[in-house]
Amino acid sequence: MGGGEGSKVEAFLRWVAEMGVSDSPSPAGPSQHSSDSCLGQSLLLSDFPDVGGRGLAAARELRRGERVLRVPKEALLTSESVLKDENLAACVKRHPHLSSSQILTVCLLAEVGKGRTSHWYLYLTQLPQSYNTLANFSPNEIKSLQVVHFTFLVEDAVCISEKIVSKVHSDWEEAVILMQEMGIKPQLQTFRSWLWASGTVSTRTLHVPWDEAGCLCPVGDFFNYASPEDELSSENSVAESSSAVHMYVDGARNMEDIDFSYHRLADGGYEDNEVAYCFYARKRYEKGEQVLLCYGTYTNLELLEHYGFLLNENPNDKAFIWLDPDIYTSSSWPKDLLYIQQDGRPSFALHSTLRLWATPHNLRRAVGHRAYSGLQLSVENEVSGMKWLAKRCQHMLHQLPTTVAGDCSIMDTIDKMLKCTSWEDCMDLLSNEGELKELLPLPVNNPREGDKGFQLPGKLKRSLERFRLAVHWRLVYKRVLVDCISYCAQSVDMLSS
Ligand SMILES: C[S@@+](CC[C@H](N)C(=O)[O-])C[C@H]1O[C@@H](n2cnc3c(N)ncnc32)[C@H](O)[C@@H]1O
Repeated sequence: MGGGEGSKVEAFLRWVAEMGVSDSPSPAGPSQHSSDSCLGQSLLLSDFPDVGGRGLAAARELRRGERVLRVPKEALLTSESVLKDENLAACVKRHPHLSSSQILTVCLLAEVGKGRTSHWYLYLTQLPQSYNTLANFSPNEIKSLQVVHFTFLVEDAVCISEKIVSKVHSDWEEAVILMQEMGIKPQLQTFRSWLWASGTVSTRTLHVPWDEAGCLCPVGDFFNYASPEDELSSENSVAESSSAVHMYVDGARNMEDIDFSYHRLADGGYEDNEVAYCFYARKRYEKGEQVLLCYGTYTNLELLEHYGFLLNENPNDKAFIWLDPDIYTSSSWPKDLLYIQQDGRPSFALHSTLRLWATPHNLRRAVGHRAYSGLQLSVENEVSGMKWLAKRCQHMLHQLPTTVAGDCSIMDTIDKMLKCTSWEDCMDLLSNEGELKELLPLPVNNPREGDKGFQLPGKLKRSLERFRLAVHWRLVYKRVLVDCISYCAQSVDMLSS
């Protein structure tokens, strides 16, 4: 962090401390605090290059369920707080068709437009300059997800991403008139500004009970993400996702509450009696360890959509494959439950569907109750379902334009390019990667070395980061199919022995 950045962070932490934001474990909170920072008693701002970058570390050993941060309502940036300005509120009232997220996005841009006079100026200086959510992906970056048209009934990654890009554009078009009426500066009314502001709302909002769009929570939005513990996520839970972070805590806290709330994935939420957003340690943390927050249950594609990152090991990931129409119709399971889990095993519903599909039509009704209960119907039936599944995964892997090894090599090249110290080195690396060479937005003229040495042009760097995410996503997808083939082969071996 440069000197300027460092002093901005310090000014921000002083400002939030003045507003009563506190990481004090005791309810007395701010009174025990130095006025220089709201952190230091439970948490410290830190850098975690492999898990989210800037984040919060435990300042001491933290017990599971302990309160680690309290952010008073006054510090939250919400539509309600911005629209205390009656003129702005009157403008918004004239546009009742806009969604709460569109309104919060407009409110954020209105605050940015106020510059230093905004109540949240110091908070706004802490926000990232750009995001890697799917809405920011170019057509070529989307194409690199590769998984396309695998089913007529469940949408594929490329199609979902294209819809997200077109939705963010139409959201902006719908909100432009409101921004003009509110007198928001012209440069903040552009699609580019909208992408930034809606990215901020998507990646940083926390759930509040009075507004579906959620709130922007200074310091609380420094927590990086951990998926719910394995034992908390059932293999077939129908995950609800939203752009706001899901958390389920309300009411008073005491030691008896702690285990109960833990089992509800509770690590933070708005508390009426505290008039504040409160955060709790979801497990025991060693001093220095990163304190993580569970934003909700998301597949990797959903994490990319809402937060612009994905996990190598995501217990909630789902790989959808192309299923023949007669497979879909052989059971009444909803289509979105027919997937392969991240460990390579078919989901409960897919397994049950394959058992029914491998049963002759005239016998399906008789065995339906057993299949729907997850029971094996016969050895032959099981073997034919597993053989079909392995063959389909194999077929899908062959259809995809690159292999697991090829994707690993592209990710490696991108990592090296991001660290290049000269343009020539960068071009050398690129010469071996056909796909990247073809799809990257390369500058027309060779970039020159600046005062601080060679730096990749910003546009190219951001595009490389998004390509890396796309390649990583498809790599994880392929690994799931590979694991599924092994799982099927092992099952067939066991059944046949
Ligand atoms: C609420 S912010 C967390 C703080 C953020 N790192 C910062 O510097 O402000 C959420 C963003 O952090 C990053 N992030 C959070 N958890 C992550 C994780 N487990 N792995 C990678 N990136 C993560 C993503 O960019 C995400 O959009």
